[in-house]
Amino acid sequence: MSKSPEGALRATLARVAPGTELRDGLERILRGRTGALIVLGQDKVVDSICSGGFDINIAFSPTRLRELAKMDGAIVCDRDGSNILRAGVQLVPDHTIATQESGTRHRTAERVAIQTGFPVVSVSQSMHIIALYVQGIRYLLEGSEPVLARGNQALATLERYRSRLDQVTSALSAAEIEAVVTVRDVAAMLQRQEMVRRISEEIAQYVLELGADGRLLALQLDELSAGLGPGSDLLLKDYSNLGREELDIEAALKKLRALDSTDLIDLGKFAAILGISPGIDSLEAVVAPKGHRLLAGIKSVPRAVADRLVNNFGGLQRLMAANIEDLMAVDGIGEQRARTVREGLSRVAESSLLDRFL
Ligand SMILES: Nc1ncnc2c1ncn2[C@@H]1O[C@H](COP(=O)(O)OP(=O)(O)OP(=O)(O)O)[C@@H](O)[C@H]1O
Repeated sequence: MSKSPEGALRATLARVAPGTELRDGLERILRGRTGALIVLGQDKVVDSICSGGFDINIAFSPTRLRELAKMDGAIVCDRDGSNILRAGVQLVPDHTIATQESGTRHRTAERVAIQTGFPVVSVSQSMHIIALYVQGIRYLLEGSEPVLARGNQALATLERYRSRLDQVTSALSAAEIEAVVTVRDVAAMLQRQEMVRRISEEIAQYVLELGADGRLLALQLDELSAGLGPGSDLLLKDYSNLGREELDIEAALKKLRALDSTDLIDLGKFAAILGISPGIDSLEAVVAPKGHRLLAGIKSVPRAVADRLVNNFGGLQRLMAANIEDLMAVDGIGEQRARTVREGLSRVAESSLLDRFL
């Protein structure tokens, strides 16, 4: 099981989303006012902590799950949830595994999930809730309405963030063409890209959780994500030489993902990721891009060719000044491709300047 806990949670959310047979079964148990303890997977570790009960090995169906949940004990399903393997089982997980839960059903669920690595679902009879236990995470399943409400709110935020990102993107492109980019412009774009990425990821999780009820939200998310352009990796690559040492792009992306919500509104944190020391180096310093991001905007230029162009010309300004012959001097660039690059760059230049002045 190589998935991160968050990845495993997302996969489990998809398995129990509205519209799935498993969710139907869980809802029936909830409506029937009984409880349940269900392990979603079986292997030697699961077998070793199962005591009593009986092997049943039948195809999964919501009504069977509901009927079996009326009995005391836990239910074990196979990994993909297509069969119910055992029922009426007493689970005896390692009691030294720390748990925050109080009731025995929930304590058991949390420990079994940690010990086996398989997701465990508990339906609480007294609290009338469905909880997922995935590795160390506890996640309460809600009905679709509150999740949809949060999803729609997040969608409105994404719309605002997206429009701001579009503004800073065209401002940066125009500044790159005119060679007047400041550290502030780059940090602002990095910040806006990260804000859009985070809220999009949040909505994607709601979509997963909503299953069949999330279709509209998914369509709207797709629409608002269309034409987003190159990601933060290319922006970082463009400005990887601002600090004292060449930036390690993977490490910088990790730092970006690790920023907390208060860091997210501090431009200095983004400048620091670029290798700039806020307070020592000026955010107003003029810097030059290598050209990766704008080259990525020219559809027919593959990444490897773009890298070669950047390496040869050493920066966007020299690339913009290159004529067809200069471009053809680069290894692997024939006349056709040289023209595509030349025309592509001219188009990018014209459209960014138009965006700026219209
Ligand atoms: N270790 C276990 N293995 C299998 N089933 C268990 C285990 N612990 C509890 N259960 C099941 O959970 C039921 C409820 O137990 P208990 O009331 O102690 O837990 P609880 O956490 O308070 O549950 P609820 O929130 O549903 O009221 C038991 O009757 C049994 O069916």
